[in-house]
Amino acid sequence: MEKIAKLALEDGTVYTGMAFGAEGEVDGEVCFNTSMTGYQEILTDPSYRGQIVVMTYPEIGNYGVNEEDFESWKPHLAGFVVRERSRRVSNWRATGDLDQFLKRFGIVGLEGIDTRALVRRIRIHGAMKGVLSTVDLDDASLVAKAKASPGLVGRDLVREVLPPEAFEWHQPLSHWTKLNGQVLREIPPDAPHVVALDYGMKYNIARHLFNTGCRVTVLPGTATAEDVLKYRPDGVFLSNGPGDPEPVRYAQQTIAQLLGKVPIFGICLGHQLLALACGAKTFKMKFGHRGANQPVMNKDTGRVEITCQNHGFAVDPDTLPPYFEVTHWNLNDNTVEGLRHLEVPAFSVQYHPEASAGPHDSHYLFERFRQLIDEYRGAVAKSA
Ligand SMILES: NC(=O)CC[C@H](N)C(=O)O
Repeated sequence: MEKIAKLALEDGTVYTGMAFGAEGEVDGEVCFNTSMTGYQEILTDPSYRGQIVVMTYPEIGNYGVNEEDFESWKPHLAGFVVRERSRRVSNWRATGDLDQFLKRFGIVGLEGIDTRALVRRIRIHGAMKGVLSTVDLDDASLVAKAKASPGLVGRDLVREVLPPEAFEWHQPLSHWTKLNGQVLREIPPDAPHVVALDYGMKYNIARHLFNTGCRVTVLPGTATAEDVLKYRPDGVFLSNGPGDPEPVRYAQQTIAQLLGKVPIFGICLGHQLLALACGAKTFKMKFGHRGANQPVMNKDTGRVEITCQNHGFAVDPDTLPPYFEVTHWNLNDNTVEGLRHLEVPAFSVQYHPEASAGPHDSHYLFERFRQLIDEYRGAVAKSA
């Protein structure tokens, strides 16, 4: 027998559907993702910590799940909502289905609601707090809990997804990712060394960094500038991560102290933290960008990149210090998508060049980071 589950929003709306995955009750910010595929990568992206994710594509799960498509060691989101989950899985890579996957990791799922109506509500009224439950089915009680839930703003969720300690990264990109026919070279011991500050990093970012031919050491995002510099890095990478970037002050302080000492590249939360470290401000967007089809204008080339995104905060361009250039703009809403520091080697993007899942238009950014590292190494060697 199907079991009932309900999603209540803080504005009093309640959606009733069928439960799948784990049983229980969770609260979170309700947001939507427009990707047609890539649900396993979305489920395991640590940036979704504290969020209940609604998929706009109506059928989810038809190619199952596998042991390769994880973007971290487990799902971090609060809950998962779909119009219809596929009962039948058809893919030779599949090792299980969505229902088993959510049960295995204790994630509550809801299906069979009008996801179009829900997404329209979020688009009109903005992101809202919600409660998803299979145990309490009383509408008034659920709405009260949604209203009382903490939401995302002002909370440091990075601390909840940090790796426990430093480690070296040795995994190349999967053979499924064809990078202009490039194959991974052996990494020589004197290859440049990248320290990746992990605020909830997606695995495919680390794989891309490794594929630029660099040695990669991952440090928890709480590391100080002193901790980072002990590794004698040739480049520092700032990862994606969950929640509001503003309260993640320790990271901003570390970044401020590293600027000018070593080339820096940031993605998503890393991009926001770089801007905050330089005195700019971030703001909460009405409903954010989540999906694999966001058009971004690259100002340097005049070309449009179709990008993978997942963020609900953005950098306010009016607060940027004059030594920042906006290199990329979002063509849907003119929000900032990329920054370049004009005085020290540092740049960042709000979107996800590692894709996973999504288009590969922006892979070049990893090679650009490698170039910056090589230039800086050359410059340092000359001046020594
Ligand atoms: N993917 C990310 O790094 C997201 C950054 C931040 N948590 C936001 O929602 O804007």
